[in-house]
Amino acid sequence: MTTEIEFINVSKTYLNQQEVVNVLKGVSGKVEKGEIVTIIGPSGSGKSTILSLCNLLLTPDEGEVWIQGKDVGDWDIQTLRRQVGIAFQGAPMLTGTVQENLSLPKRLQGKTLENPKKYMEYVGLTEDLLLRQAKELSGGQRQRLSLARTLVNDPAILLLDEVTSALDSLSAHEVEELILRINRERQTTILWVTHDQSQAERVGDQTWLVIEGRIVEAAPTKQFFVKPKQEQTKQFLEMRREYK
Ligand SMILES: Nc1ncnc2c1ncn2[C@@H]1O[C@H](COP(=O)(O)OP(=O)(O)OP(=O)(O)O)[C@@H](O)[C@H]1O
Repeated sequence: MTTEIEFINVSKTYLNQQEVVNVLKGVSGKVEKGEIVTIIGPSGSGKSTILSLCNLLLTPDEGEVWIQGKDVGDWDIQTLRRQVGIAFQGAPMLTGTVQENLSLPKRLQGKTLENPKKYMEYVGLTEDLLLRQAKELSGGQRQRLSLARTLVNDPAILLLDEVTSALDSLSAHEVEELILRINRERQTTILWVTHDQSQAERVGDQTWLVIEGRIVEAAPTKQFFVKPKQEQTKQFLEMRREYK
């Protein structure tokens, strides 16, 4: 097995209105090549911050983040961001056509996108949409486009932040299936933040529970949901089930 992502005792603080907030407190964990790690936890616990450290949207204050055996700080940032794609809730798009949005990663490199239809087809969008304004697409179509756009760089790693939470259940299911296909066919390593426990259970190989900036439990997904070891995990899962 090859380790694609490794967090070694990572801490991160933010300054919030003069107050120092410890958002991550000694996070350690490994993600192996081709694995899907689902990250769950309460709102504000630090899940998105963990993702942001993997493509240098943020840097750790303490500890190290390694991507493909190299400290993130030693990567050329453009190369890193091609290797590590990211998609967000709501799939934000630039003003412009679908084609312009899709080819953005190439345009940023001063190149043109050779075969836009290939990417549209891969994510299940019809080619006649290429000339439409991206902002006119439905939520599900926009998320597919956002995934297609990350695929243009052929990333080895995908960071997903609540990518289905703004979608109706059918679109969410379709986007989930698409991501699983990307993982299967391209051996893409995926770090997937979701508040949807059943999704985390369906799609994960490993699951991490983050509470107040710490990984309180990291385990193979099946074991995590069926036989969690930590009391905090049991309580968290129980609370969510009751809430549902
Ligand atoms: N740029 C920032 N400046 C200051 N504080 C921030 C910043 N980004 C995040 N935070 C704070 O850091 C904490 C963790 O945020 P983060 O977005 O990582 O949590 P999360 O678990 O992903 O939350 P959610 O599930 O609500 O998206 C929160 O208290 C948040 O307010």
